[in-house]
Amino acid sequence: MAATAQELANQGTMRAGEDVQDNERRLPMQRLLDGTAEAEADDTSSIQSRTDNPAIVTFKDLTVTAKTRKQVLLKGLSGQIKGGFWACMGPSGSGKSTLLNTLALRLDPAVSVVGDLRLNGRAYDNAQLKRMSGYVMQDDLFNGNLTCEETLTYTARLRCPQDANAAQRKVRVDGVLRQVGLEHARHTPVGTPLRKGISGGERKRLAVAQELLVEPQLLFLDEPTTGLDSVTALSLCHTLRKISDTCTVICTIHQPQSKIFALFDNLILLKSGDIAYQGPAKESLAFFEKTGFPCPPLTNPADHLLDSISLTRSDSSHSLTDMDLASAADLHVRFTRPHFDLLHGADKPHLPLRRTTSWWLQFTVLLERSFKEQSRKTDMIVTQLVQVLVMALLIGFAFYQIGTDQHSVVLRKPVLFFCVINQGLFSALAVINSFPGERMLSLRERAAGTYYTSAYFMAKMLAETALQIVLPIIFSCLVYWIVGLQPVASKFFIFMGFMILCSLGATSLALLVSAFARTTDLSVTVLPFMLETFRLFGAFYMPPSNTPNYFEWLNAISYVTYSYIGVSINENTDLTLTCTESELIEVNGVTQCPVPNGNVVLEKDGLNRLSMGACAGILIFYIVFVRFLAYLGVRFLKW
Ligand SMILES: Nc1ncnc2c1ncn2[C@@H]1O[C@H](COP(=O)(O)OP(=O)(O)OP(=O)(O)O)[C@@H](O)[C@H]1O
Repeated sequence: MAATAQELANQGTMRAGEDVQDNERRLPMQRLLDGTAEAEADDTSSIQSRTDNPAIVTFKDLTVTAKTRKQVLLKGLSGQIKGGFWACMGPSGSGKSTLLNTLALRLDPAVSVVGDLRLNGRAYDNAQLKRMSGYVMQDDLFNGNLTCEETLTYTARLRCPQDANAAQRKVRVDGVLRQVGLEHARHTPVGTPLRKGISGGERKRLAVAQELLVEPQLLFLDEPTTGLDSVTALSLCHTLRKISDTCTVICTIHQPQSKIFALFDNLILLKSGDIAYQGPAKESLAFFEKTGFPCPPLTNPADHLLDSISLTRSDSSHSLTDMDLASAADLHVRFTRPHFDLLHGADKPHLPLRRTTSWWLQFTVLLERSFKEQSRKTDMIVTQLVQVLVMALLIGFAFYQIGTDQHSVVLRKPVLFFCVINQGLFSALAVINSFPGERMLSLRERAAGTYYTSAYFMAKMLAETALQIVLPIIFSCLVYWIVGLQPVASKFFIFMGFMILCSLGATSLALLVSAFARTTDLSVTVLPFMLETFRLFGAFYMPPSNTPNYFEWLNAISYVTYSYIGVSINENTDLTLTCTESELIEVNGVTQCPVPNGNVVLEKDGLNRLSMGACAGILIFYIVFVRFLAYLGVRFLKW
């Protein structure tokens, strides 16, 4: 690039070679080439910091390489960020996000990082950084059913020190709402794709507010103005500038308008993974002018900087004298590889570590939050209720009062099986559709150190289980009596118990699939396949007595098997069947109905190989085990 040190150095060397007598002029080039320039170059004292005692991030010889393609994404960058409002600018693909993520230790496992990173002169790790910094991602994710104030209050309860009381947290939430200019929207829901909530700019402000709750000393923002109109973007940047009075703010930004550019204290300009300029934003234009790229009148400075770094010296209409070139090379060293002290800030006392909240507190707050969210998903709850009512009535009246005659033997099996496979089906589909979005949010919150995965998972399980239990109860109350299964209270409650276990079994499976599948599309494809397989090997189409040996394992892993066998044993035990006189047959000299009782049905289909208690026990184990596997997926898979 025209504006990279190497190119200028090359140009300088050629000219210097033409006149070897001119040592004065040649010196900066030579120093640049032989590597001594950096050590002698000016320091970073010109960096604009309005922050008292700012957090200092230093990076030296930072090289980031994509492991697979061996592509170098950042080419040995060095620099120091301390106080004020910093912008990391550059064309698309220049490495802005890579630099930001590297400094924030949020790197993709597909890249390798070499170099020295220091926070206040000391090497730092994720836990230390998390406790004193905030990170606002480009695409903001929230619980759409909560209001702005609720969102912040829950975050404050999860992230602020545990000993802060409710009144102190409220003061903090109010303060932050004021700071980001969101007071007017405090009671407005964030919004979901189906339900309009706060605007795009307000969402960004809310994302910033969430990070400000913990009073960070460093705030990273990835493209905060993307997707915002110019007025909203400017207003957000004014807010960020104010925040930078007390906290070092560094954001990546693509092509800011001039009013936004004027707000930046310092600038890191990247081109193809290399630093083209770093230093005070105000000095950048003078720097480019001195290197042969004066900003034309009425041009947005940011546009000019981006244009300049994509040009070569020969593209410039501005001719430089040899002296100009020499001083330009010197300037380049100063503004692309400034000298800095890696240990700068090490004399500061250790940064206070934010105290994390206890597991139990996190669990209770997350449980309350999940219940609140669930209760606001009224359309989803009403839809599921209607589905359950309609299905219960359809099944009930299709098999209305089946009685105990011989014909009921043929009807009893399908009605029991249909009740089983119906349980949890709608809830499982709801899980598959909602879980991936929630999971992304949870990944973000966990990356910010908000809570333990186990606290989140347990709270979510418990909140959702409530609905997964209520629906089978309603279903059982209707179906059992309309169909006319055995009118015995204990049998009714056992039937209901199996419906609940079956519903939990189906939703556990849905959770497992969503925890391991990379996308919702994949989950939506895999789950029906598994449900259908478990239905086929659910002891109805192929009773255990007829199942070939090589398929027995499928029977054994199907939750439908245990649910169906459980309700079949419950219903057929102590069931006396009747028949008409014409149906009577003689067996071993005794006149009886062809199928005299339910036990005969159980024996014939091999359904009496397990006891009812064993079926219930296996189902409980199945639910716990599958959910534990899903937890492992959520805990360890980062997609
Ligand atoms: N994990 C990765 N593996 C391979 N290449 C990567 C990886 N991450 C980033 N890159 C590449 O590194 C380059 C810089 O990416 P980066 O996202 O940092 O750019 P950017 O300046 O933030 O761009 P934009 O403004 O478009 O977001 C791009 O060419 C990108 O394709």
